[in-house]
Amino acid sequence: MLSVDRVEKSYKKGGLFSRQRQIVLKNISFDCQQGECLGIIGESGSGKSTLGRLLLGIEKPDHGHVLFEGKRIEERRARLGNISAVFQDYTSSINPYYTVEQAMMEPLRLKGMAKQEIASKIDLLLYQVGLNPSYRSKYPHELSGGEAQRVCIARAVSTEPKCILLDEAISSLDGSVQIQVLELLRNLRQIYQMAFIFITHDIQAAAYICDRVMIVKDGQIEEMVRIEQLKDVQSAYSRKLLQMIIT
Ligand SMILES: Nc1ncnc2c1ncn2[C@@H]1O[C@H](COP(=O)(O)OP(=O)(O)OP(=O)(O)O)[C@@H](O)[C@H]1O
Repeated sequence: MLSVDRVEKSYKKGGLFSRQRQIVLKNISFDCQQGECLGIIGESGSGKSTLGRLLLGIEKPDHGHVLFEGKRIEERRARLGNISAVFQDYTSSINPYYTVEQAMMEPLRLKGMAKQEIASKIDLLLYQVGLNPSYRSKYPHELSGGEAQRVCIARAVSTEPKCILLDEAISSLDGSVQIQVLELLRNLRQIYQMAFIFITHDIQAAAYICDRVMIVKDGQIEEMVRIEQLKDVQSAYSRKLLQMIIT
């Protein structure tokens, strides 16, 4: 479904006239299958979010390409309705002047859904993310972090894309809320059979939800491992990263 082939990315480094570049991603190749949950884990600065932006087609790689069902992800027709995203910063993900209902309507309207259909879909989505219908009229500032992130997840799921990219989507939430949201994501995946790309520095969260994890170090794939074999990772870096949950 999603195929990444020899992707490289660098950014300009230094002052305005500097010609130096910082290489952020090097020779990244992998596939994500339909319905799979693939974790991307690594330390801060290893290039996870940069890779996420390339997978969403927000930025272009310098070399290599990202294909969604054979089409380049930079093309609108490859992305439209196929891939959506949930980010860490839920507060800036929702327009502060929109009610929950208005925020959730947006993608459904763009998809061309009829007004009445939209209303019942919003009720269903709110129910699926554990919010009652009274939330329709609330503004983002009236929501807790967990509730706001549930709204973002409901919106991402609403058009039933084939893949959702979650970039540190639970990192800003309190511990118990993190578990609730992970549980929610697991349930939604079962309902909609969609693929998740789960970017995190939290290996425990990845182990909870992912089928496979890709361990990234300094912009390169260090190791790709199925979740059942997480304890058998080979490299010293991966072992260090995993130590915290193996104990
Ligand atoms: N738009 C940009 N312009 C210049 N440098 C960038 C840009 N985006 C990222 N970088 C650099 O690329 C490197 C990787 O950043 P990235 O955000 O992808 O890492 P990360 O693994 O997601 O880190 P974190 O877990 O802290 O979010 C960093 O050194 C960062 O400073």
